[in-house]
Amino acid sequence: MASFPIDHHSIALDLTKLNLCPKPLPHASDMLPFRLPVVFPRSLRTSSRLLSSLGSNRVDPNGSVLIETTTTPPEPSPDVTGGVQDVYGEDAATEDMPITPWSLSVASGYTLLRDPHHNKGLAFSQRERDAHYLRGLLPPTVISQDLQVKKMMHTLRHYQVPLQRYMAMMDLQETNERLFYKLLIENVEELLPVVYTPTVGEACQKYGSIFLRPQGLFISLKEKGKILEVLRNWPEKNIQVIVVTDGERILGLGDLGCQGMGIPVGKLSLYTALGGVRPSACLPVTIDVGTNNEKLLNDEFYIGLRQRRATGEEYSELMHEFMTAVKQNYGEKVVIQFEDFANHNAFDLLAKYGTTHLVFNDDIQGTASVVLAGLLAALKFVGGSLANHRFLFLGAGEAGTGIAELIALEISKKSQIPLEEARKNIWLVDSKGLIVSSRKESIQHFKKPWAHDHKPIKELVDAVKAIKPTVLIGTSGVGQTFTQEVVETMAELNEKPIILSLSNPTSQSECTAEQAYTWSKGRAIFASGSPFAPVEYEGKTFVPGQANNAYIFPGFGLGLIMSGTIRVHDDMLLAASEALAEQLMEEHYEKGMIFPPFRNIRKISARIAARVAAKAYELGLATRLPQPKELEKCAESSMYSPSYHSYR
Ligand SMILES: NC(=O)C1=CN([C@@H]2O[C@H](COP(=O)(O)OP(=O)(O)OC[C@H]3O[C@@H](n4cnc5c(N)ncnc54)[C@H](OP(=O)(O)O)[C@@H]3O)[C@@H](O)[C@H]2O)C=CC1
Ligand SMILES: CC(=O)C(=O)O
Ligand SMILES: [Mg+2]
Repeated sequence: MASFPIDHHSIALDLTKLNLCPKPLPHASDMLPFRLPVVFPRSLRTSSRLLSSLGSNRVDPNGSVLIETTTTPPEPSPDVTGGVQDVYGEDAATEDMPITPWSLSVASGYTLLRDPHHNKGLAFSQRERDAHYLRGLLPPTVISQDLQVKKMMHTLRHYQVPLQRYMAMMDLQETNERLFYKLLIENVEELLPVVYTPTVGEACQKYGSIFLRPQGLFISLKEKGKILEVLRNWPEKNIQVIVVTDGERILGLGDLGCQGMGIPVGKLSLYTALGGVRPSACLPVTIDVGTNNEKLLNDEFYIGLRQRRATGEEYSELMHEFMTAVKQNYGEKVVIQFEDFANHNAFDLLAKYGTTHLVFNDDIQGTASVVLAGLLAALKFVGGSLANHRFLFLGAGEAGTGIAELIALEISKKSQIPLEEARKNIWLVDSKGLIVSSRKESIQHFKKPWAHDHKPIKELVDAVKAIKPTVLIGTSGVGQTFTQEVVETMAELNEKPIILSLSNPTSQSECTAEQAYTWSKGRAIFASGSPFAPVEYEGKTFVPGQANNAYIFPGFGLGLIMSGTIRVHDDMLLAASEALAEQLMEEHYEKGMIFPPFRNIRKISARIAARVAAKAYELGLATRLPQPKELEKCAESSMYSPSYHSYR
């Protein structure tokens, strides 16, 4: 048996990923002397003729091509240089002669150690080390995945700087994916603030400086006309969820351009850890049309296009090409989650593609669903129904108007009153003051339904005094805007004021948990977008909830996927809210919580997924037929497990 050089292409072929070989072949381990992990040109990826052209129709359990031949290696030809046959004339090539930069490595297991999907580090057993050519590439000890988790947590806890933890987690994600997810799933409350808000915000701000390895797919104006090709460069083919941003409104940190990539990457790691969607089915995308952030434009480490943002037709055409290419490449049932677009694009994109694609805007819809859930749960403290309450928002953008609309829809449905009527108890303040009818002509379309009759008011505190809300919600992206006077006024007006500071990251929170509890003398029902630690006030411990769309989108997306739904419907958002609110137990209420702890999030997500799927079937939007009988069990059993597999 001998190996022979492959014709003219070099191939790093993972057939399992290409779906040519969905399952490991039986008896593959004793087949072969050679595995060829290779860099594989796209032009050849889709062809099963490839194998025969390589002189092989067999693959090993990892999906590498196995070449088996009894052919005698060719005799060295006369053009041997340096004692090695120069098959491709590379050695003989002069500087001006182009050559193919291919590399071919005989199976050594080295590539396996560097493949994040299959790497197990020190957890490779002795048998696996023999079978997969790893002997000598690892120190002798063999440890369990549990011990690896323990060790990694120990390391992470030693880092004082949150960004170091973030970088260590990203490094792990890129070197040992299963260990990354096991760590995240088993330590979700501790690690969520690392891979998600608030640390991901700082990471995006400094993305260029901390950039080591690219994550996700970058689609810039330079790729115009070639987006389908770019999608095909992504190694995974069975994509079920895409989170896409254009980086213009990253959390409450503004325009971070291409560096917003941290957000789709972070959101998708939650899709897997919290919602159980396979990592290989998740695709993070950043659309780079430039940035208007001068600091980034002048930052030598900035990784994006160094130009001001494209707008108008140029922007729309790129987005349209992307949306069309996604559907063409992945079909109609891929969930496209819009994330952190500025509101002047977000509402239009949702409206434009809502009828042709399975799109979901997390900031508008996911946030609405999570907040509605919190409010339904809070009724336990304050009594009555939502229709009895009066709502005031600071911030009338995506989050603010999205939440307002879903609350109105819920009230309208439950109280059987017209939507316009339900909206009347909901008021919003933007950067210019209370939204009132005299401003109607000059405000953006998404604010118009909230322009009620009232005299203009500039300051939030005056709006609180005039409107007398029972619920105050911050979605302004501006920190410390719920001043002591605002919170005290809420506490004067209400026995149990509901105060939600939703803006992220922590620096942008409208007030802290401590401020909310102290200024309201322990009476506030409080939750925030980014996490705050429990607060002791006059001998009592208050546990603030995290009102973040992370409770909703992973389960929501899973529900869409498992039912094969083709369009998102508002009733699915309401179903998700109810499913989340139901999971508040007496023990949570006793601590003042209106959201269940994240440690049970997989169970919570399965319940949300089941309700969303059930609603999709009810609405006739599901395509996976027949409908599974027990949707919640179906959701649970379909969830990705990060435990290692054992290799033949
Ligand atoms: N907890 C969660 O799950 C989520 C939290 N968020 C957070 O919410 C914040 C806002 O996001 P989003 O709605 O998408 O952003 P938008 O830009 O769409 O909206 C921001 C709104 O805040 C208003 N605003 C800005 N500054 C002030 C101010 N000083 N006083 C009063 N109003 C002000 C703006 O006014 P104007 O219209 O006049 O410019 C605008 O109406 C962000 O920090 C984001 O991180 C968002 C989604 C989910
Ligand atoms: C949580 C989130 O989606 C945001 O702050 O934008
Ligand atoms: Mg967001």
